[in-house]
Amino acid sequence: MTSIAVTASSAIGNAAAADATAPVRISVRGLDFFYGDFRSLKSISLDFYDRQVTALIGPSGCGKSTLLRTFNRIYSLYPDQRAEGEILLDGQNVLSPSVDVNELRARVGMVFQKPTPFPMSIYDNIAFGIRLYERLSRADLDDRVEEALRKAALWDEVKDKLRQSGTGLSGGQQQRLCIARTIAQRPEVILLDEPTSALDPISTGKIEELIEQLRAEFTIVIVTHNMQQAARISQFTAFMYLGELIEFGPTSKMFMTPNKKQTQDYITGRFG
Ligand SMILES: Nc1ncnc2c1ncn2[C@@H]1O[C@H](COP(=O)(O)OP(=O)(O)OP(=O)(O)O)[C@@H](O)[C@H]1O
Repeated sequence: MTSIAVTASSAIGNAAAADATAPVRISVRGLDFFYGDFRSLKSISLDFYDRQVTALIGPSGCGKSTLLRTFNRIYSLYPDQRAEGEILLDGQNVLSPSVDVNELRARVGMVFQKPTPFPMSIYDNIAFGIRLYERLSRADLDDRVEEALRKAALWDEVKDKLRQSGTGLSGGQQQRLCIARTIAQRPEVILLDEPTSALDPISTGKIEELIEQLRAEFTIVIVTHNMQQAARISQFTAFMYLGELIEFGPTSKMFMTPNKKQTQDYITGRFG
C-alpha cells in the first residue's frame, strides 16, 4: 500500500459508521447526461441515504460534478446540457418538466468550490434567500439568520458585525457563510462541490466538523479529490470512472476491502 492509502485507511473510523437502515432520500435510476453530443454520465443508478454523507470520488473528468449538478438541475441554465433517466427525490422525479426548479433548488441546496458570498452584509447574505420565499417579521427573520449562522458554526465569529460585508470575511468564514445561506432555506439535501479545496487545513477541519454536525439534519453529497477527507467524513462512497459508477458502498468497506480492482487502484494512488 502507498502512503496515501495508509493515511486514508487510518482516517477510517473517524466518521460515524454507515447506517444500513437509513431510508433512501435520492434514488438515481439509469441516469445519462449530455454536454451537446458528449455523453458524460452513463446509466448511473445509485441511492443516497437520509442523514448520511455520501462522497463522490474518482479521477478528474469522471463526472462527479456533473452528477452533483443534476440533483438541483443547475445544468438547465445551459441550453446544450441535458439529463435523461430518473432522479427520485422522496419518490418524485426531479427531472420531470412539471417540477418547479426554484422550489427544487430550495429543497436541494448547493455550496461551490470557491466561496461565493453575495456583495452585501453578512446578515443580508442569509436573509436574501429567505425573503424570496417567506414573509417574516423582523424578529422572526433575525431568529432565522441567527439559527442558520449557529448551525454553520459561524455565529460567535460574526454576531457583532452582521452589518459588515460578507466579502470581508476570511475564505473559511466565507465558505461557512455560504453553508449558512444554504441552511437558511431549510433544504432537505445539501450538495457540496469540493467545498474545502480552496481552504487552509484549519478552515478545512472546521468545515469537516460542520459537515458531521449537519448530517444530523440533512442528506449530504460531497465531491472531493481528497481521499483522507472522504474517509474522515463520509458514511458512503461512490467511485466513478469515465462517466460510469464503478463501485458504491459503505466508506469503510470501499477503503478497506473494495470489490473492484479499479477502486483499489484509485484509493491506493495507483492511478488518477
Ligand atoms: N461545460 C462542459 N462542456 C462540455 N463537456 C464538459 C463540460 N463540463 C464537463 N464536461 C466533460 O464532462 C466530463 C465530466 O466532467 P466533470 O466536471 O463532471 O468531472 P469531475 O469528475 O467533476 O472532474 P474534476 O474532478 O476535474 O472536477 C469530462 O469529460 C468533462 O470534460
